[in-house]
Amino acid sequence: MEHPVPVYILAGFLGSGKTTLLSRIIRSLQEKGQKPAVVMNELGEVNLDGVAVGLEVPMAELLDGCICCTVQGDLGIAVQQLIRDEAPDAIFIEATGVANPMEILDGVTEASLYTRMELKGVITVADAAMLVDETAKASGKTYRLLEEQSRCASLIVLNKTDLVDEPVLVSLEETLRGWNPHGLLVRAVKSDIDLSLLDRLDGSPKQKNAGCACGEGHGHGAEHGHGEEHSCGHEHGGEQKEHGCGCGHDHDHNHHHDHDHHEHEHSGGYHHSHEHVMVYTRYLSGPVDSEAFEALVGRLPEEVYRAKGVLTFKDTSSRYLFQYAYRQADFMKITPQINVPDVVVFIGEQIPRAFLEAEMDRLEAEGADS
Ligand SMILES: Nc1nc2c(ncn2[C@@H]2O[C@H](COP(=O)(O)OP(=O)(O)OP(=O)(O)O)[C@@H](O)[C@H]2O)c(=O)[nH]1
Repeated sequence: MEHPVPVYILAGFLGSGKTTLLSRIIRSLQEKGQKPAVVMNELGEVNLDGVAVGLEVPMAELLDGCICCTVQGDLGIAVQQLIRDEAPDAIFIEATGVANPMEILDGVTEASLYTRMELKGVITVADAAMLVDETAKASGKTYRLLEEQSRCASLIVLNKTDLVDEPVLVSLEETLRGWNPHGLLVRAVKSDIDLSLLDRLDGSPKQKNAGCACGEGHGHGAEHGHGEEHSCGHEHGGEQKEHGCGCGHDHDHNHHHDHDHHEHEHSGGYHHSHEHVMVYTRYLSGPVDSEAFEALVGRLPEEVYRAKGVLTFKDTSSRYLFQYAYRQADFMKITPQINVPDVVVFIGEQIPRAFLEAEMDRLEAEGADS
């Protein structure tokens, strides 16, 4: 009988290193003669991670919505189509950095009802530097989301360890272990992990059903009381809903989501820690000055915790992939294989749109003057 296609979910906060990890995985599988496929999800209107991966790979894009809510229904269809059209050896779903993996499990497991595929697990990439700050605060939406993303991981990659000292890393590992005692935990720089770890993700019964390593062993048909918080920390609110993974979690899809092209506002729902995430997508009409752009990046307010884009700098006439994550900017010269416009996407909580608009207007005006 035909083997089911293994499916992996890549989770982790914005800018933690998911795409970096995905590129490594794809390269490694392709070197072995295998055919991986990818489902990319971006909050903005353009798929810049697809550019960052820069490899020939069958890819489905779910743009301008968060995979765990607005475009969740599309996820199952995207996976199904990839399997039908491309017959891949494995599928990797890269979620937006604000997605809750438990919600994505819904979409994936639903698809497994009508397609031969098997969810192998959730790989969560954690940004060590960011985790230091968030664990010091130990409260707030972002902190809770990081905790949830870690709890449900079958494999946690503690990434960007180059930015944090050893004693702090040890304490971060303790925190992660406290959140998730059963998942595998590895340290990494630039998401460089031993990729054979992926083969171990379906070994344990705890990871078998839902890819959730919270240790409760979510058997199919497991019963949890209403509104309770069981020991893995998942809240079970409202009416129980049996979803594909069989863990009995209520994923609370009754609340209303209101996404438009720039603002992503979510009302209600414990799981949705990204109520106030907003995205500002700015297309550029031409090349801009690199120094002026770098100065703009230096002025970005704290609320902007992630930005990325493709830009043409008039002083070099080259195109660059721009990345900004947790106050670190990075520029990589690129020659895109696919047609991408010059664009910058800013992501953050309650980001000042008018400020960004004015800054970008000025940048473009300067570009036009000279
Ligand atoms: N210093 C440092 N930077 C890293 C490391 N890993 C990744 N980065 C940089 O962090 C930035 C974000 O990396 P990505 O792999 O795009 O992160 P992501 O999680 O896919 O980001 P989103 O798609 O926005 O969610 C890039 O500039 C990377 O080069 C690391 O271990 N150390």
